Amino acid sequence: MNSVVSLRDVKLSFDGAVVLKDISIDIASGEFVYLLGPTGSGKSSLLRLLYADQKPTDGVIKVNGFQVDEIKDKEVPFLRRSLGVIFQDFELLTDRSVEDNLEFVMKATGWKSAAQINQKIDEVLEKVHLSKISRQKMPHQLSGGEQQRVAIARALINNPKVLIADEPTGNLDPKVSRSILQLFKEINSDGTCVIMATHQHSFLRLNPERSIVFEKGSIKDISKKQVQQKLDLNQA
Ligand SMILES: Nc1ncnc2c1ncn2[C@@H]1O[C@H](COP(=O)(O)OP(=O)(O)OP(=O)(O)O)[C@@H](O)[C@H]1O
Repeated sequence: MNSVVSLRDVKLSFDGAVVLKDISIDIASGEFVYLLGPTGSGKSSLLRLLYADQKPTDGVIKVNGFQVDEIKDKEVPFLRRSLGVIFQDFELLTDRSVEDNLEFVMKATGWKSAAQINQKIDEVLEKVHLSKISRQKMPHQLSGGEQQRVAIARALINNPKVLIADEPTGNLDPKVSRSILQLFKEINSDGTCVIMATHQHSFLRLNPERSIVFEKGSIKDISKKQVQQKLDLNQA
């Protein structure tokens, strides 16, 4: 398997409280994977391990060729550049326009040419279906769905192999949530691996994909085929 993410016997505890016990997962390039499970079951913690925001208590974690469990501080920006990370609350810079939010990340990651920056901003806004929006708008002038699209555009800037989304529709109404799911499907069909933690089980019917279900520190890994079979049985 051509894994972009690989975890071997990963453990995570906080002050003796076990959050993840002996988790082993492989995720292939281009896969779409949901992380499901009750609140507090460890989904966000697992995602934080992947982008080196949290060190495991034990185990081996490899992401895009980086050995994340042993990563040095100076390597972390390079790991993060190979990923796109999207959160529930969008995390846009509220005092900067759409354009400045995107440009800020580009300059921080080494983009210099104004013409190339301009072209890339057009490209990512088009990908998230916001090409008609004024680039000068401030985040508060956008709907929640539009803000999340800008955040996704920002995550796409450096052509990540893996998009990590932690409850990306948690603050959006059902209709907008479905349109954001559709956008993730489109991005995934271009070959980008998507790993999404969500409480929205209705997504499985709209977009049946492999699901890793967290419960009491352990996981149940349900293949896309098994997810589809389960849906077919429920429909019968
Ligand atoms: N830095 C930390 N220090 C102490 N405990 C933590 C820390 N981070 C997470 N935890 C604990 O780990 C457990 C798992 O939390 P996590 O946020 O990963 O769950 P989750 O499945 O993402 O929940 P939700 O669906 O509500 O987002 C919780 O009990 C939480 O309190």
